Amino acid sequence: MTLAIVYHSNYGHTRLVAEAIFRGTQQLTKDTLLLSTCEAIAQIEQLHQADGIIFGSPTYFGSVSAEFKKFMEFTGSFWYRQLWKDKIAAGFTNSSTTNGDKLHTLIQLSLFAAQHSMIWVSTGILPVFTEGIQQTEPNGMASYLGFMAQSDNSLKTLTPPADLTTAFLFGKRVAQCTQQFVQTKSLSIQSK
Ligand SMILES: Cc1cc2nc3c(=O)[nH]c(=O)nc-3n(C[C@H](O)[C@H](O)[C@H](O)COP(=O)(O)O)c2cc1C
Repeated sequence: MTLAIVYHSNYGHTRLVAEAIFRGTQQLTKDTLLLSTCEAIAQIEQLHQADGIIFGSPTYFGSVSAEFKKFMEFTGSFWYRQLWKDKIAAGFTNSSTTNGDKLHTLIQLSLFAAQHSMIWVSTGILPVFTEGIQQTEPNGMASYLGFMAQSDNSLKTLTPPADLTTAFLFGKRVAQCTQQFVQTKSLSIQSK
């Protein structure tokens, strides 16, 4: 099973989140590529070979960053051939405020995956509902479509530890779902 994480990060915050997701996927596979959008464009063949792709962008003005959009539009060169059909997809975003319209970015990423006929994996981590500690527990922002992280630019740690834990769990979940999907596919090919 091979996975790829494609992210954009101008100032390094989203990269930290991508790295934690990368570590989570490594619980299931050593075959994960961590690629910036520029690297992904240069190595697009590797993405064609991957079983699953996790997309990540900071939220800028309530949407993906311009660089991430550039990557999205680059894929228009092969979209009509549907080369990514039935690959697993998932997405995450990071921004400096708690809400910051991050959901819109996740909707954009899931629509992008849908236009490529990919199979979208949700966050799959139930938040805790106890008052006062929700944000320090996994999936503290209670985001279900994809993973949301908050990077407070004034903090030295850049990203709260709880978000890095969630990122790790999210990466692991996407890897587990991809593995199950790949195994089922190969079993159904064998039984034909
Ligand atoms: C042009 C621009 C627009 C931004 N818009 C938003 C926004 O809509 N919501 C938000 O919460 N943060 C916003 N931010 C803050 C970034 O999301 C935040 O600094 C993030 O950590 C940057 O990620 P990066 O270091 O990976 O580039 C914006 C930052 C920039 C530079």
